[in-house]
Amino acid sequence: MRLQIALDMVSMEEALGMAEKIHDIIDIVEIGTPMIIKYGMQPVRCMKESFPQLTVLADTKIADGGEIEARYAIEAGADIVTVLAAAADNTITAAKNVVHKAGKELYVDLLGVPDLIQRSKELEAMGVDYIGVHTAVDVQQSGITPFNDLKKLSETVCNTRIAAAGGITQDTLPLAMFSHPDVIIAGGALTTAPDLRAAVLAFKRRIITDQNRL
Ligand SMILES: O=C(CO)[C@H](O)[C@H](O)COP(=O)(O)O
Repeated sequence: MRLQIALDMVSMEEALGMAEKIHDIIDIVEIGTPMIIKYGMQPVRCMKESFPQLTVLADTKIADGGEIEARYAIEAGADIVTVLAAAADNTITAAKNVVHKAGKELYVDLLGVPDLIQRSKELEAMGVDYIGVHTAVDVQQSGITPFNDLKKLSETVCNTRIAAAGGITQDTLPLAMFSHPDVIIAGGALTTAPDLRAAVLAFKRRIITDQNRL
């Protein structure tokens, strides 16, 4: 299982400073949607140039214009590009074609999709690389978590890597482990920690402990 850190509410300088502290212990660094809205593709470009060995995910959450928007992210150096599952099949396929042509990967975010099971089957048939469940930040405040959706997703797809995001902390992590996700995404739980490196190491230790227990 890989750990992805989501850098959402930070400046470009803070993002690079954070990566400097943890680039050797993190699997994937996500340039979050708020950063992309604020700075465009510049943080993706800077992150990849500064840490070429790091897998950089551009959380573009593409909803339309799959070909052009995925191309912008790929040209900036993204290794993984995200598209919304709620987008049209044409959009997802167009993004997938651009990303795969460059030898990179497409992540589809199930955010807001009512029939997760049906849509996941369709996405798997489309040949995307990752499907992720996601409890939106604005919904997390109501106490909702992504773990039930993750269980459903794990029971639905067989040949596509699965991921979970949305307020995951070191304490709630065991609830995800039963579903054996390929990627766990954590944002605020890590980026607001007083000691980022210690928090990432503790998170990783927790993953290993829980994996060994299962
Ligand atoms: O994509 C996102 C918001 O749309 C976040 O990056 C994702 O939810 C992870 O952050 P957090 O752990 O703080 O919820």
